Amino acid sequence: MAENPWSLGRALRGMFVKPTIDETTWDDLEAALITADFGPDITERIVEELREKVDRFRTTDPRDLKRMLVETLEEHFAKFDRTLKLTERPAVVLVVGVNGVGKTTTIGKFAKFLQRYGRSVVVGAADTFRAAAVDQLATWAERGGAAIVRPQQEGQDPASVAYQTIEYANRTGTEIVLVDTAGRLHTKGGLMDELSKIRRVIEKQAPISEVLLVLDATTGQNGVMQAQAFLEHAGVTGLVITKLDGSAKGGFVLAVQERTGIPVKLLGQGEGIGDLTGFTPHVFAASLVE
Ligand SMILES: Nc1nc2c(ncn2[C@@H]2O[C@H](COP(=O)(O)OP(=O)(O)OP(=O)(O)O)[C@@H](O)[C@H]2O)c(=O)[nH]1
Repeated sequence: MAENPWSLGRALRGMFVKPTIDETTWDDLEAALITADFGPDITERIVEELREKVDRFRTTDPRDLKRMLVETLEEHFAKFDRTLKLTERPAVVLVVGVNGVGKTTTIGKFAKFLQRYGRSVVVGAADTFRAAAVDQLATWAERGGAAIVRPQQEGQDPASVAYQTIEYANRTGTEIVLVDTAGRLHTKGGLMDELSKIRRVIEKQAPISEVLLVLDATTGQNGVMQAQAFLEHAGVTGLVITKLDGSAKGGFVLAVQERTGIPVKLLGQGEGIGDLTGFTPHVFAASLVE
């Protein structure tokens, strides 16, 4: 398996080639997990669980520890239900998050991802305040093979764009609706009111299947703080972690799940249209440790 930038491989390599597990093994493991942004609590729990397993199986072989580490990480990653619930027709997905985390890019990639499964997609440009943002979304929608419903004028009520997008889906039989929303932080109250209004207006026509919060892995725990208002008020059902390719912080995926109690459903690992994948715990755990 190719080594990912967020892999622990390099940090752990020295540990697994030693002849036997010793105290420095545990120190090295702890340091590697902390560096990968697992956070102190989860790091402590994982090290503790591994010490118990190593004792229980009476092994001193670092290769056993490596296998146990993969298993333990997988168990932790898999604690949450990461299935995307997209069975409604249309299935409406609201995409939320602060500016610059990769929302627009993610919507394009997600459209492409859904298209590969044979789904038709329309994108609603409900971030109506910057014409440039709408154009950028249109470019990504086109790349992703999705239709787009744009605001008819700059600054149009975002809720009305969401409404028109669902109307479009109903009229054309489009299966999935992805609604882009604004991420401005300076008017948090206003932003949350806007989101509630979008939700209310959408729910008059169709239930909302998923609310996906996009988080940038390179901002780490700080990014979660920034997104707190969305977590508290937006009814988030899943997380999308972007920019994992530019980060050594694979542990953030687990830290953020445990901290928010919300499953990671998609991973963004590059700037290309094909760089979005589902989150598969055994693959992710294995890639982390390889
Ligand atoms: N390396 C990398 N870059 C990414 C990824 N996702 C997004 N980006 C980059 O992050 C930058 C911001 O992405 P956008 O999609 O414009 O972010 P946004 O949240 O829509 O930003 P606003 O429209 O300003 O709210 C762009 O330069 C993207 O190419 C990713 O998974 N990996």
